[in-house]
Amino acid sequence: MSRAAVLWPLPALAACLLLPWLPVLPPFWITLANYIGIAAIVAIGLVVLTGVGGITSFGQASFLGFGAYTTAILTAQAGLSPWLTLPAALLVAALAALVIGAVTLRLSGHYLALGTIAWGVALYYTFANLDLFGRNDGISGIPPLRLFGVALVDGRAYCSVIWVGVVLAALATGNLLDSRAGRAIRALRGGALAAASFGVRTPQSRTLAFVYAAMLAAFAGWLYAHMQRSVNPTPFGINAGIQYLLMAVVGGAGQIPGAILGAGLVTVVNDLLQDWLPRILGAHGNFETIVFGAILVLALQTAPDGLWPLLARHRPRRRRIRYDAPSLPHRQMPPRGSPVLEVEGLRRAFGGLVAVNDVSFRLAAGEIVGLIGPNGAGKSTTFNLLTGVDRPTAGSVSFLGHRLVGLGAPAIARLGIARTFQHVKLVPSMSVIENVVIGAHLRGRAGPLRGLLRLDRAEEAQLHAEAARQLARVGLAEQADRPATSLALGQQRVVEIARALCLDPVLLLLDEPAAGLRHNEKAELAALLRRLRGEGVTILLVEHDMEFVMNLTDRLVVMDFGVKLAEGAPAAVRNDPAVIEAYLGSVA
Ligand SMILES: Nc1ncnc2c1ncn2[C@@H]1O[C@H](COP(=O)(O)OP(=O)(O)OP(=O)(O)O)[C@@H](O)[C@H]1O
Repeated sequence: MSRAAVLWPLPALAACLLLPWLPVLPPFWITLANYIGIAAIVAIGLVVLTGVGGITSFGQASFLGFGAYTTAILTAQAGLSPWLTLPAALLVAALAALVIGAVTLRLSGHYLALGTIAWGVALYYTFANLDLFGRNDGISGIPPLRLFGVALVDGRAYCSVIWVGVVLAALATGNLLDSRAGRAIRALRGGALAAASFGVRTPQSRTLAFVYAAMLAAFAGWLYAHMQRSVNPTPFGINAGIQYLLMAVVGGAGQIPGAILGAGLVTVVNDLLQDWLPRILGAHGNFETIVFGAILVLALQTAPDGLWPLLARHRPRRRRIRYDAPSLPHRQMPPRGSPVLEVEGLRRAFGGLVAVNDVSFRLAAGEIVGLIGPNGAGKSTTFNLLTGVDRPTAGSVSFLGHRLVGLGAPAIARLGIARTFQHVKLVPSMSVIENVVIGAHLRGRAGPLRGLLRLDRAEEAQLHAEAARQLARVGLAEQADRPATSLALGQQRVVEIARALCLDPVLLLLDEPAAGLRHNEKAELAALLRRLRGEGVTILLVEHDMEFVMNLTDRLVVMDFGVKLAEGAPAAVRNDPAVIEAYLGSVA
């Protein structure tokens, strides 16, 4: 990353400490800035959860409530110091998020969004109806924060504290998203299946995003409680939850500056509307909610990625690759010719349709085998069964002595099976190299905390250097920083091969790798696959380009209507009458 990207917190912190004291800023602006700062922290959490992780939450205000009520109870009622209650507030929110997440994160799409509304409403009524939370009156008498013995009752001093909080939240979130755990969260949107095939435990990544966003909201709630010095349920209801989501979406849900921009815009507009609408309409009511609904629809239509990407469209994000980073350790390859994969009686029925019907074959270390057959023969389904994306109805698969049936995709990836997909699965919002690094997920160890504190730099340098090496190996080094989906489809398939190589695989499953490649690109791909074979990698490839398959493979397994039709050397299979009739007739 550039020096500017690393050093931005220093001037930002200085500005937070100094700007609120400028006498030209009227107290009203300072109060507004305080509300914007608190909202910005919640919206930054939504960057991780919604913008990056793709999990829409209308209930974020509830976690603000957990933070605010925890400190209210512990300070106003139990007499603890406010600073001691911050870890307690974060812990309570994290535990609540774990419990709520365990129930709702199993859902997806609209069901998940509806689920967040459900618990958002339920928690509002919990705060409003339990004596513990002071019912509708809430809890008052919350002490102010104290710093160096001085009570922060002045709005300007509190403004500095809140905005230092915003900078810290932005810094931590930026670090998290730039880490191994953050990459796993980023891969959830559009690439969850692929990420799981490279060892990412996607349920855990979703939970991490949910808990992290909840903890940031609780931090904002803690700040809010000590600013207001009293809490009641109103700011933690579903209306507030919708506004936080609006802030993230309007600003640019996937970007941290966008969250701050959105928090500023929505807070200011909300304030103006609350002031002006009753005057214009001559009546009181929550009219601003109606206007916000209209703004959200308009914003989604005109700038679906939010306003920030429009402002910062031309800023390329390049990472300096440290090629001197030590190489990652390599896996021991099995001796050439030894058994690698044994598939016995594999079957997969989808209702009445048997997509794979009693298929058996074996692969030996260091051979390239083609799995061919007409459209709908069951080739991709076989790949899905081998990689744990799908479970067979019957049959067994053994890989280097490990039984694969019943193992999930991450566990199978860990054993050394990497794959590419028939329908390319790259994360559209990530660069080519970031997509490729996902392939090396299992070769790193850093957890979210190391990422948050930026103690993972040496490992990240290693992972990126490995990705860069694999990109160079497949001839795409020059494209490393381009958005993945800006490449031609054929090249995207080759990026998938680089990603698969990052796993350091024993067995490589390639689903139509040559589709969309030009003649010379196919020749380069064939040369690469031969080199990999020379290094002991075993390759099973599905491919419709018969010339490519015949010239490259050592053996062929032919499928038709789910059954194995033939198996053997390419020349023999080519002359098999059953195969000619089923599939090769036109080229034989
Ligand atoms: N999830 C599913 N539900 C129902 N049917 C499915 C499912 N997945 C695959 N099938 C069916 O199973 C059969 C085999 O499909 P599969 O995609 O494995 O074939 P294929 O050999 O890879 O074909 P192609 O070369 O066209 O990709 C097809 O008839 C397909 O419609």
